Amino acid sequence: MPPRAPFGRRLAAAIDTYGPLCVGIDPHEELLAAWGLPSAADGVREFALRTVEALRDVVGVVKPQAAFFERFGSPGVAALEETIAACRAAGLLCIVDAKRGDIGSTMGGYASAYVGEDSPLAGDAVTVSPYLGFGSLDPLIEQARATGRGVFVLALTSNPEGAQVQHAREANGTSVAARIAAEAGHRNAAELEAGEPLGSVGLVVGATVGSAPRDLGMDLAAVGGALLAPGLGAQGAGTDEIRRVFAGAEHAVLPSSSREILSAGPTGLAVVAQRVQDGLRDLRRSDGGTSD
Ligand SMILES: O=C(O)c1cc(=O)[nH]c(=O)n1[C@@H]1O[C@H](COP(=O)(O)O)[C@@H](O)[C@H]1O
Repeated sequence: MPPRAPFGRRLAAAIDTYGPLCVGIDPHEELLAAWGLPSAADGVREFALRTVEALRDVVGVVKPQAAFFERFGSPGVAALEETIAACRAAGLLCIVDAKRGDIGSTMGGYASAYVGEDSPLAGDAVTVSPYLGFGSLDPLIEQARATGRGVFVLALTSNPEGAQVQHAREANGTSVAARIAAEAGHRNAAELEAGEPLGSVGLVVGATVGSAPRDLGMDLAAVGGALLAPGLGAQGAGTDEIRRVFAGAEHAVLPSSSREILSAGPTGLAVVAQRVQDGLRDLRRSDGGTSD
């Protein structure tokens, strides 16, 4: 038995309780200044812990972006570890946005770091990059499943440069993005057959990608894992864009927003997050969803 319930089950329960919004914890330089915090490990630590505290009971999921912690070296990494622990204590699911990806044997090392049972850097899920081949991720995916954790695999990223790689097609005409979606779907099949609401292997599909999933032949509804959708807010996407990109798969979408919410400051961010959350509950209702 894994030490905790499977990630997909825990995520589905969090979405049912709070709604689908994930808030990114991205302590940008400008945001630290606007919050009156120093550009130092202590500043990002304070920023992240205040954000976690403010979001308790407003959202079910947060996503600290590792880069903004790592830039301060080991004290910054310690601040990330403290943030992960604070999420656990607050009952928030924590997706560590580290976007790791390497050859399979090295992925075993990343697995120990980000989904290892007792690792201080392990949240509830981690973002990974499949551009060394999807199979290279398997050591991490297997360990994540064994510890009740999840993985979000980049498929169609929110930035315009992503298309150069992700829209490319294999000799048989299959797009890279569709192949990644299909590979994730295979890895979720057993959990879904066992009755889990969502598999442990999610995808990252930007809320800004428009008709690309359809144009590229991706079957998002068949992935069976959650669809993390950054790009909401600061990158220009709103609920309408999400509705269009994820038509037919709305039940699995986890829209994510960082700067739009964090720029409201430590005392205002909960109100903004609640407003965004409320708009997204409507999205689920329009899909016949049950989250009330
Ligand atoms: O994996 C991610 O979270 C991610 C994937 C992607 O395609 N685009 C994307 O913006 N992100 C992350 O989502 C966050 C977006 O932040 P805002 O644009 O401030 O909402 C950043 O931490 C990005 O690194």
